[in-house]
Amino acid sequence: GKPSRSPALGGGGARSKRRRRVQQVQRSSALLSPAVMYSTRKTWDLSHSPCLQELWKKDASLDASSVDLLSDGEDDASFLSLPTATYSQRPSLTAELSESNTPNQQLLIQTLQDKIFEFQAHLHSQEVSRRLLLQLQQQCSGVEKTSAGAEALQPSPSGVRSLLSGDQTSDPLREQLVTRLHTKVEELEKKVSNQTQEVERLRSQLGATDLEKQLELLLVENQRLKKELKSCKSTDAAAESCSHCSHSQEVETLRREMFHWERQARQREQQLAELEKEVVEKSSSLESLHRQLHGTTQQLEETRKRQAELKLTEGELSRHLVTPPRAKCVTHMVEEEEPADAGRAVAELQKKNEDLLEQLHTQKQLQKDLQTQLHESQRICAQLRTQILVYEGEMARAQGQLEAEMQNLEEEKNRVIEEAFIRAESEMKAVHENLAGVRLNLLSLQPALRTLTLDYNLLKRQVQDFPFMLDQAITQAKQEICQVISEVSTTNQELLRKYKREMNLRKKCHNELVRLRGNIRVFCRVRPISQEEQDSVDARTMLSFDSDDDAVLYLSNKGRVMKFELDKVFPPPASQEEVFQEVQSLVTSCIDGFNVCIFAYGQTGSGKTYTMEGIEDNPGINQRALRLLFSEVLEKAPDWDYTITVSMVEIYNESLRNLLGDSLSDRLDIKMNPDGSGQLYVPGLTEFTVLSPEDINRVFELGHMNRATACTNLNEHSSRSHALLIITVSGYNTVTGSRTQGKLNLVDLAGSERIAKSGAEGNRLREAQCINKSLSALGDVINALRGKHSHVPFRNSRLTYLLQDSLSGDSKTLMMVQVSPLPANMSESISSLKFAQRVRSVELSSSSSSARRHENSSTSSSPTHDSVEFDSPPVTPVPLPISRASSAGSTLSSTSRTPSTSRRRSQSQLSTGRLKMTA
Ligand SMILES: Nc1ncnc2c1ncn2[C@@H]1O[C@H](COP(=O)(O)OP(=O)(O)OP(=O)(O)O)[C@@H](O)[C@H]1O
Repeated sequence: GKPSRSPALGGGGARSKRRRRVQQVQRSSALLSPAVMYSTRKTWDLSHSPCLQELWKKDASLDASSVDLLSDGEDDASFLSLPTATYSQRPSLTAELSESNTPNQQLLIQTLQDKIFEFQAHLHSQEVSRRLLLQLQQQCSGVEKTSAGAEALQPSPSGVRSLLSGDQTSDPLREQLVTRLHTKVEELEKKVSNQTQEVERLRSQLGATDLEKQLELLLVENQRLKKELKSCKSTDAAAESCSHCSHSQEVETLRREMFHWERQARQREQQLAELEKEVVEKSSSLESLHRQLHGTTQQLEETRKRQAELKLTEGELSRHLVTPPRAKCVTHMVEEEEPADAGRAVAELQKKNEDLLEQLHTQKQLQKDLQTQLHESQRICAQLRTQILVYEGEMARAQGQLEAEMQNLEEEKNRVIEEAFIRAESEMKAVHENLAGVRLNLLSLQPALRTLTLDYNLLKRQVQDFPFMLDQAITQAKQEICQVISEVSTTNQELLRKYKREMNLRKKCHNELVRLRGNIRVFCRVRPISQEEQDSVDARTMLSFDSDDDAVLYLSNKGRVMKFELDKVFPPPASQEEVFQEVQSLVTSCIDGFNVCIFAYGQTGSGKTYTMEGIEDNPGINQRALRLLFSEVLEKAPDWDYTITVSMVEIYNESLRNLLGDSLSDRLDIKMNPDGSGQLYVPGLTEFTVLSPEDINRVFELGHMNRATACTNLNEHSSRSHALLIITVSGYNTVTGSRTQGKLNLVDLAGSERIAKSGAEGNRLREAQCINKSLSALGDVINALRGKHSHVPFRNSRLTYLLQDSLSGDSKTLMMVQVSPLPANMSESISSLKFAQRVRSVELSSSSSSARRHENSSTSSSPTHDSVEFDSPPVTPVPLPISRASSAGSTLSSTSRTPSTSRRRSQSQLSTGRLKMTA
């Protein structure tokens, strides 16, 4: 309980011993690694750490110099921010306590502070030990890397052991050192566990106010360490990105170890917090004890004062008791002197004496009580002192443990810092290596960069020049395009000119060909003998053919063979298609603006309708011609825009019927066009504009239906009437603007049998007369044309009048003479063939134009019949030409062509009432 017994940290013996030990460890580590990282920074010098128990024993006093023991220069102070202020506060705190507390209490507090200090020192030493261990691990890992990589890199102590076991032969000294270090580590671990247990124990016993401050400091330090850890983690995370880093495993192990130590540190923190709480409680109990002691001491002082007073009072009383004779003497004297008052005075004195005796009794009683209290206080004081001594001992122990714990924590903190530093150094090294690599790359990239820069500048210039170049190129391209366009235009014009010339040439050639062939061509088709005819009548064929010449037909009649030379002879097996093949050139010439007439001539039942109309599944010339026109027109599009119109007319008994009209009873008439053009037209004639092959079918159906409803027997009616399909093809050249118009007249003539043979009467006779009239008129017209007569009797029949345009000029005429092979029809067949032969020798000539003009000048619209003999055979036999060559020659010699312009003018004289209908 003496102030002089205050323990101090200035004990040099323990300090020097610890310093020697730490220096020894440092020397060992320096031995292991000559180029240790400590060359770059100072580390903790634990030689200043005091051993508090020794200090306690040596009763060393705390002086100012001991405060600096934990700080080893500026660097360490800055490196480890554990403030020296904590220690520097100790003297003043002790001084304050020493002023207000009893020496025992001061001693107790001092002991606790010392224990805390020792705990911190212990933490520090633990930190240093861990740092040394870390160094060893690093060295071992370095050795592992160089030893052919036999074992995995393990920075843990076990890894160190395994490494050292493989390196024993090379360095015994190192082995000893490592063994020592292992022992040291184990000792430290044991120490840590002991300290932990001790701290646990102290937690329930001790408390100190300074511990709070220490704890705060430790908390601050811990926070700082956490920050460093975080920064290290972030650095580690950055380093993790480098997957090929050889230290990744080591870093991972270190990280795990760091987490372990962090967890331990947190546990220690909790322990410290609990200890702090207990210290606070103990402090409060101490204070209450202090107050209690103080009160007891004051009571003691008062008791002593009262004892002294009591003693004085007793002395006085004893004196008073000793001096009664004097009082009596006084009383006597008083009585003697003043006998009246003396008795009163004595009474007073006696009363006073009694009071004093009473007071004395009270004081004695009080003295007894106080003595009892004093004894009690002394007893309590002794108890308290004993308790304080016990507490002091416990606190000393706890403080020592706390200090050891704090030292451990300090060491651990330093170790963690050192680890972070080592890691940072290794990372720095890696970064430097990377930097060197990057520099090398930069050096290698510089030429490429220069090249790229040059390229970039070049490209930049090109880009800058590009708009100008583009403008130039566009201008040049425009000029070239304009030039090409002008050239193309010129070429086009030239081509167009050539095209026109070629077209004209083609037409001329075609005309020449037609002229050479003859404008009137005559084909003959022999129908086959039907199955019924073969069964019922004489089915012998009277006709024969020349296999070498398809233009010759032989007819044997009564032992005499007649030879007929025509343009083409189709034997019975000839198909519709074969027939049309020979016809289609005439059909297409219609597109070029020629007027064409195709007649089917022959006796009843010779196959005229079959050839022209055909049957449903095997159409004749009419349908095929229209389909061909469509396909040709489509081929010429879009340069040519064609319109195809169709009209169907029936001539029965010299009357015209509109087969596509609504009313068949209306009779049509052929009139001169009132516009003064001199052209003929048929008012009320229906024209259908056909736009597709389907329209053709509809037109034929309509015409056929109208024709059938107009008669009771269609076969008979068709034999006695002419059926005309008039197809007009109007073309417009969208390029040249030229126009053409051609007309194709497809005529299925009535039967040509002679009236005498038919034996008709009445209406039938009238029908036959009309038929004969028209056929005779046709023969006369053709004859006149052949003979180049100045007068061509077109008006002698409605048929020739209607076909005037298509029979004159450079029009083309095809006469398809149909014959029956049966002997029964021999006479008619001969008649028909003779007619065909005669027609074939006729050549259309320009001379007809004058005649046509002459006829057109006539105002009469009805045909004349002056050249028709009704009772004569329909066809006047004419001398047959010897050969086609002679005929052609005569044609050549006698032909003078009508210019195409005049032909154009003569076209379409047959105009209609402009009733255009679209089917
Ligand atoms: N080349 C042919 N092949 C097969 N059959 C044919 C051929 N020519 C005509 N016929 C057949 O002969 C018959 C009479 O033919 P078609 O009616 O065409 O004669 P036509 O001369 O038109 O008679 P009409 O003057 O009475 O109209 C029909 O049954 C027809 O099918």
